[in-house]
Amino acid sequence: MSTNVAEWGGAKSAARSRQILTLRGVTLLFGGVTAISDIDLDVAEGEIRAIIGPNGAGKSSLINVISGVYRPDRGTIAIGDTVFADVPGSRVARLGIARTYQNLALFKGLTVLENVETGRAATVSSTFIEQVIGIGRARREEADTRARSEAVVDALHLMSVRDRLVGTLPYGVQKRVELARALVSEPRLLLLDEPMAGMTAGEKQEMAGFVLAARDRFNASIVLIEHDIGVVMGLSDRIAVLDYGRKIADGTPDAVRADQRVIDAYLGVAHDDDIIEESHV
Ligand SMILES: Nc1ncnc2c1ncn2[C@@H]1O[C@H](COP(=O)(O)OP(=O)(O)OP(=O)(O)O)[C@@H](O)[C@H]1O
Repeated sequence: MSTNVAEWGGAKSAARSRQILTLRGVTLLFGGVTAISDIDLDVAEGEIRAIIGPNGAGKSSLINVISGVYRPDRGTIAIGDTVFADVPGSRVARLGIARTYQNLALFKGLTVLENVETGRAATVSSTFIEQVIGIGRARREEADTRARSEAVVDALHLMSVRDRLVGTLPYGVQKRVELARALVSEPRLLLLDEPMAGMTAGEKQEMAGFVLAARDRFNASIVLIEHDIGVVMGLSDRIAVLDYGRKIADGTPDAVRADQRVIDAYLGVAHDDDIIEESHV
């Protein structure tokens, strides 16, 4: 279900039109578990926007709601000017959204280039028969897919492994292939779920450079989940902090770093609820 963001009205509508993503009051429940609760989140065009928080804080749930994997129980999600109660998963690519996954989701038996090419599947408009026969529109699209995939493979420094089977490559390189596959669809919004998980410090720095390139060379606005706070602080324009499904802080890296609620969440200071529970024991 979608409506137009203009229906929200008000003097700030011009500013809103520069928003690539706008969440209002988004809540997601799993039975008795509140995974995310009443979340507002704005992502401006060209922004690198991090979402951080301790384990189980709701970060992946949020990305899954934005990418249409989960239907929120309450709230709205606007992609550009179009407001959804739930983002239609089947239209996500056409809406200009691409994502990577916390656990690698690549075709291990295909080459790097072939994996990247699969990222353009949603943009192909030729019919199956045209593709089988290899005529006209299908042939043009195939050439276009190849050219764009090679350009992304080159930009992400994957040329030397472009014909290698993905399953034979080091983990850090596979994560980069996943980024390339997301980028080749030319998304306006790129969702990265822990793109640096399991990497060495050097690989993380390298990946941070490629995330910047995704924004600066490929014009993608970026929502990034990452556990390495040092990397996040250096890479992000703004950071939203989740804790127990709620947003407890949102601002520039410097503002978030100095926020007492964030410090408490990361140092594991007992929550009020915990204290009440303990006093019952
Ligand atoms: N499919 C599911 N079914 C039931 N509960 C779920 C499901 N997915 C997540 N949850 C619960 O929702 C809450 C938020 O989980 P989520 O995975 O979004 O957190 P996270 O911040 O991404 O954690 P992590 O950093 O460990 O990946 C947790 O309590 C989790 O147990």
